[in-house]
Amino acid sequence: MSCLLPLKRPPPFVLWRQQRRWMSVRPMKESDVVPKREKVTIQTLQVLRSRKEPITMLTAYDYPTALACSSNPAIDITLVGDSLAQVCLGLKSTTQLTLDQMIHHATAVARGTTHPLLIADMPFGSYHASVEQAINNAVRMVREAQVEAIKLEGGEEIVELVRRLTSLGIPVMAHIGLLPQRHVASSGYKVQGRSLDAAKAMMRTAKLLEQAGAFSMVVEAVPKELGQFITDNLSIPTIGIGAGPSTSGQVLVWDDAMGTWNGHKAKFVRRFANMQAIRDEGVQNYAQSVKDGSFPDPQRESYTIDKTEWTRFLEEMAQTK
Ligand SMILES: Nc1nc(=O)c2c([nH]1)NC[C@@H]1CN(c3ccc(C(=O)N[C@@H](CCC(=O)O)C(=O)O)cc3)CN21
Ligand SMILES: CC(C)C(=O)C(=O)O
Ligand SMILES: [Mg+2]
Repeated sequence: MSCLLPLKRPPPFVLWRQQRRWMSVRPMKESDVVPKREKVTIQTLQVLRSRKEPITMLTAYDYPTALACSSNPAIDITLVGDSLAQVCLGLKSTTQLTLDQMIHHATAVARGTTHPLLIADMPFGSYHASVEQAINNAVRMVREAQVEAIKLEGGEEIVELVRRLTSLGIPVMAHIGLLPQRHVASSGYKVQGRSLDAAKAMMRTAKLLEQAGAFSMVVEAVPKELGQFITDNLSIPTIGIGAGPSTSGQVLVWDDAMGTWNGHKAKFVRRFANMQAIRDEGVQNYAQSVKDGSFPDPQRESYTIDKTEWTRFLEEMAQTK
């Protein structure tokens, strides 16, 4: 059994080791996760919408990105998007992401999330087989990963599910327009709602999802005119991604916005930072310093031992040889 409180005072060497270990595995400080603002609620989003103050949503996939979203009071929502399949796990499609993988990541994001409303995508296949199974899986997301709401891609076919989840107190964000989980069925990632019929069908779907109780709706890759029309004809906030400037809010994938994603760059992406350049520079500086022997510095970045202790150590070692 490991002993947290040794009965006898340990020899100095042991104490030193314990202190080092303690410092290197120090649990996160409370100050790492101090809320920058009052918790964002569904009601807060309604207020922002009615004031026409744009809602900001960013994705996060782990503890550090969650802390980054929470570090800025102007971020309203943190989304654990199933885009994590591609940008974080290197998979080809979001359809490969499992519920267990999503819960694993969302749990880490929850640990670093303070004021933003925390939402996660239900992965492909986790809400398809039946309403019962979808409810069980949504409950797992809330209970195990501590997400506050879930997001579901789909139209009329998920209306009943949205109604059930909402009635049980699990808030649902709908997702219409381009549905990445159906990229094979739609023959690729394509802009949606570009014809009279498609636009009419999308507006109808949006209304049905709102009536079923969705508290908000992502609208992805639609003409800006349709993004505005849907926004103006719903009473819940819309969050656009490639849906023009008139939705109630905007969302981007973390790696697209921060410039760390090397894959396809959709038209709607803007890079707000070049983290890749900074990252590559850091890797280069580190590797070069190790290679040229300038890291670590023997004074500033190394430990010392008392001279007499070291002399005795060498003497004793020589004897045991
Ligand atoms: N890095 C990343 N960013 C995302 O926004 C994102 C993911 N990954 N993975 C999951 C889904 C997939 N998404 C995508 C993927 C591709 C396009 C895309 O290529 N769109 C074309 C439209 C072409 C057309 O219809 O004419 C584009 O050029 O913008 C859009 C959204 C959005 N999500
Ligand atoms: C881009 C957002 C809306 C998303 O669904 C994701 O990141 O998976
Ligand atoms: Mg998604």
